[in-house]
Amino acid sequence: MGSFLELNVPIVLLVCAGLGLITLQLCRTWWRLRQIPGPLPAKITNFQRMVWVGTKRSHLILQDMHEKYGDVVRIGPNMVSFGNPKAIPTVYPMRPGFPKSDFYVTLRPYTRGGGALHAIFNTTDEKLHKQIKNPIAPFFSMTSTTSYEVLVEDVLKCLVKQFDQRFAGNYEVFDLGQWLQFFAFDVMGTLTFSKRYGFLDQGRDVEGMLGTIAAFMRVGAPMTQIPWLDYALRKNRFADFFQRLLHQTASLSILGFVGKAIKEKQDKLEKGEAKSRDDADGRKDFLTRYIEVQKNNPEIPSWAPTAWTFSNVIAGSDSVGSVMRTIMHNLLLYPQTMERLYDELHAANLSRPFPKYSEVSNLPYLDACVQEGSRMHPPFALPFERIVPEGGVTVLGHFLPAGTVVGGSPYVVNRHKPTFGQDAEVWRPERWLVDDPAARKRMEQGNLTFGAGRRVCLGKHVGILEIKKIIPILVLDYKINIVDPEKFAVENSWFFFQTGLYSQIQKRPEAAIDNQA
Ligand code: HEM
Repeated sequence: MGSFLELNVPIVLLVCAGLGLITLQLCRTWWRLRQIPGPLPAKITNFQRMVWVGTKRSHLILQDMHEKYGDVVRIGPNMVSFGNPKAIPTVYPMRPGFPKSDFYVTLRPYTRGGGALHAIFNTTDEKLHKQIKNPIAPFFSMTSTTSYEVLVEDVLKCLVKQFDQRFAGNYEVFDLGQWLQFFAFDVMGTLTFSKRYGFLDQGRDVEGMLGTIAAFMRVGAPMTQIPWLDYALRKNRFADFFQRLLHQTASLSILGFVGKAIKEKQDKLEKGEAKSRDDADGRKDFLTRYIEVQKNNPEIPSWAPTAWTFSNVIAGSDSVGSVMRTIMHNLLLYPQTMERLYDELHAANLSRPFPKYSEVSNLPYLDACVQEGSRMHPPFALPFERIVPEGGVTVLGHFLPAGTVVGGSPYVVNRHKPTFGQDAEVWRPERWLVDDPAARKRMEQGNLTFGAGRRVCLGKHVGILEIKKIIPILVLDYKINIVDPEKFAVENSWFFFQTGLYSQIQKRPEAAIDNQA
């Protein structure tokens, strides 16, 4: 025995030293934010929150954490989550200097030649963000947005035609949620490239693009919690080679689609075809504008039109479809709200067949439904992470040193009861119709669905235009009933997916008369 110990003394010492170092490191990790409450494993490793995201129900886990530990919770060694909207102006200011964390690096598609592609929403470099956002920001202003209305109507026509031909006369059960997603994607295709992807025309996920985006998010979501894993497992030459072999390059197929569309558009512009069409009826799509901006400004990098277009496709399609689905799902579950909306729309004497945006944009109950839909089911549902700048910052009474990552999940923040009411879990558009303007403003500013501050959603007006264009048509023209409501399911993979909104529709008899008028 003695001789065994003697022989292995160096090994035993080495093991003890190793364990000592690991313990010391864990203590140092824990010590840094020791004053912030949270579950113990999360204080020493990010694997805990990665597992939470892997369950696809991390919004509920995070909500439980906030109920247990309070408004500010430590959910990683260096990551703090807040659940009270009062923290929004501090964490998401308008000024620069509170950059996005490496969470967003994982959302960049990998390209063989140029590494990961920066886009407006996923770049963490504030200088680059300014450089690529400023030239195109005017295309997303409220005034520019209304010029896209006619393009949205083209797609609405297609949707109505498909609904009438396929479902309205025969009680067929179909997934309304999926069709709303088809609509949102075809609108974004039309606004961006002047052409529908064909989801509505064909009634299916053409070229598997929707599945591809879902796959990109499903694999990427857990990695957002440990970004170096994303680099190690996915975004390097070696991993890229194997992913190509296994055909697991979701982001690449989206980029491939975008690249093809840009090439086609450039060819058309060179031949003067696209230009004459734009000039003829004022239907200038985003891509034409992007190419023009880049051409007229040599300081803008040549990859910018690809990045801008990628942003539209990724940030502006699923998100809009998701809010449309939430609104329709809840209107169907709570028929008294559907009736109230129908009455408001019916009484508003709207233009037919498609009400003008100017007629519906300020209808109080429609607006309340849009606010409530975006509040209840934010399409992006993990904390929007930011890095605390030099000097540190105090969030809801807790001091966070420089370098700490902090963020709020819109799912949790949007259910803050003191702000939104004790029934914040429930669909109640009426909460937005309060007489007290200060209370309404508090809720609007507390709704984190579109983000906030410097990096707030650029396409918010476009998204709301689309939603307020389609909901009146669905409500006024069709009687819809939900089938097997228990089959409706949600899945949080950063994109907050929903499936199974099975429905039957009938054309309302009065709709046909209205439409002829
Ligand atoms: C209901 C629909 C939408 C929702 C809920 C939504 C939500 C968001 C959120 C939460 C962010 C910020 C994320 C963060 O801080 O990490 C964002 C950013 C962005 N969104 Fe949207 N979005 C919607 C529609 C759109 C549309 C239609 C477009 C394009 C046409 C778009 C383009 C963008 C862009 C470019 C950014 C990056 C802004 C920046 O970093 O400066 N979004 N969106």
